[in-house]
Amino acid sequence: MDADAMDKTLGGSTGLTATAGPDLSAVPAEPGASKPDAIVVGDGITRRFGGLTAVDVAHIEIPRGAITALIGPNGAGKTTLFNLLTGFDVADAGTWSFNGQPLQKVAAYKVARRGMVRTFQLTKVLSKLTVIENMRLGATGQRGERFWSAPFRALWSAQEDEITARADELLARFKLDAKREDFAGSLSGGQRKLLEMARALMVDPELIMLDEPMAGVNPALKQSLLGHVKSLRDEGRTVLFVEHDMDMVRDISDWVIVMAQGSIVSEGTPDAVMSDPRVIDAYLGAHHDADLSELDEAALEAAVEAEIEAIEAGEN
Ligand SMILES: Nc1ncnc2c1ncn2[C@@H]1O[C@H](COP(=O)(O)OP(=O)(O)OP(=O)(O)O)[C@@H](O)[C@H]1O
Repeated sequence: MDADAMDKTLGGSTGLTATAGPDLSAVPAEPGASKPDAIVVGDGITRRFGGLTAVDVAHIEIPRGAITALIGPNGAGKTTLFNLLTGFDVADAGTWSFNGQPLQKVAAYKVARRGMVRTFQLTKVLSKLTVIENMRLGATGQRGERFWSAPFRALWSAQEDEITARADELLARFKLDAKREDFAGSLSGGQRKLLEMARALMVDPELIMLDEPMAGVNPALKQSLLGHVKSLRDEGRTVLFVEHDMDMVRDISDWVIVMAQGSIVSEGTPDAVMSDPRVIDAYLGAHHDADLSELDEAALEAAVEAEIEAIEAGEN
């Protein structure tokens, strides 16, 4: 491993500068819109499973230093796109870059070392490790669970003090220090989400991709979790998150990208996107059960009424 890679793996400085997020007001609210300073740029990304095209994204740009939400009904292809971009799945076609460097066919742990990391929900195996062990595992740059227990472990012993120090620093920041020796499986829903985030930060990523950060979180803890997500952006990181909780999307996103049936159907600021009829159509078309309370109510009511009328007309 070269010095730069090791530095990244151990959470060395990425030269991040504190920011309150970029000005995206001049970016047109249209699918695939170009951004003034995109950290990720992708073209023609497709992934098929048998006869199903799960992802078919013509063009995507993720703005640097912003919090971008990736939303869409169940089965829209959000998780698959996350997996493709981070090297956990292989695309059938397409190119994409991170900081101008091509990333297709790059292994997940190398993607993580370059500064792009995704969070994972706790698996059964990870639940049986303690909180601090989970954190140390994060330092391997997402090589996978087996890496840590394999003979490779010896290679890491020299770095362990440094890794542990960083882990403890992050546990204190996320108020998980009292849980250090507890099994991860014993944590509450909100604490698990904090651990997922803290673990991803072990490699000091420039771009952190959060997989449903609000899922299973007690409403009382949501504000605190939102604060933590904002703090990632405010210290200069780029955040991309998949989420069904529309309150969270509206509260913290600088930009929203909407997927339906594998493609991007809308983009814009939270207000622009949530009143876009294409977004409402996408959700209703899929009979989505997520919280739609923040979508434009008048447009939603009109669409629901039209659906009811159509059903009644069919029945009569
Ligand atoms: N490994 C797989 N094998 C076959 N089909 C898959 C596989 N992974 C995903 N799919 C299909 O691809 C489509 C997109 O799934 P994906 O999980 O990416 O959607 P999503 O937008 O993340 O949905 P959700 O919000 O429900 O998590 C779905 O139809 C899903 O059933």
